[in-house]
Amino acid sequence: ILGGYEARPHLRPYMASLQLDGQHVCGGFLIAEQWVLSAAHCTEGTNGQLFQVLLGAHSLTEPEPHKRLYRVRAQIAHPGSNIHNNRDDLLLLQLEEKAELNAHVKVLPFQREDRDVEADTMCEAAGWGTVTHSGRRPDKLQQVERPVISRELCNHRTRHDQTITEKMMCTDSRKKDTCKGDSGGPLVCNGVAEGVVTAGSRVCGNYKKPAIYTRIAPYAAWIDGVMASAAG
Ligand SMILES: NCc1cccc(NC(=O)c2cccc3[nH]c(C(N)=O)cc23)c1
Repeated sequence: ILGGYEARPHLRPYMASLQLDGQHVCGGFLIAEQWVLSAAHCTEGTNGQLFQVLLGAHSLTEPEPHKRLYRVRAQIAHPGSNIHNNRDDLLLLQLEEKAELNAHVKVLPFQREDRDVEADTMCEAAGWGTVTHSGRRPDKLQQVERPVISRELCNHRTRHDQTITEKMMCTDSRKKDTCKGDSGGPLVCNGVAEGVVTAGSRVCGNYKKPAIYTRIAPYAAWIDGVMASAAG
């Protein structure tokens, strides 16, 4: 997160850190007791290695009550996701067991009504992604408030030039923005997860490249289907 600040500890008990060999790679969030939603691009370069999912954390390194690392039983990328574009950039992770829910570990509801969030709506992104252009990584969860911008503005030829589909949304990226390692985290508007951070053009903090999110509502049926088929 660029231009943000340290989150109030455990005020976002749905936040997950997707890790490989104890290293934070991407964000994610708890959508059900045994399921975390993140971004398919996060599996790039992991050559099929399964993540471990850290829940209940504020600091990535310090011991904290209710902080717990979960093994992953299955990782399901959306069938439409690919490395060449940002379409269908969603990843479902089934934990080896149901997460123990408590004050520090909670499920975040996601938007099921497929309607655009109005431009200028203030939303929040959080993550352990880089906090400087030089790539400094924070130990503690960061957050930033960003206004939604219209798809029309986001698709302007000087911005993302017609690549933003109706299954994506954008926020202003002037100075304050999501960045490397924030991918997979939720964009929360009025307490509901409306989007999932995607790296998009990978640029951070440049107003000419607004932040891109995969809207969740269009994928509610896919998400429900995967969770139902793996249940039991
Ligand atoms: N503000 C939009 C936004 C949101 C989330 C992430 C990012 N930027 C990256 O993720 C990124 C940036 C730079 C080099 C990178 N290399 C890789 C990689 N996977 O090798 C990713 C990146 C940008």
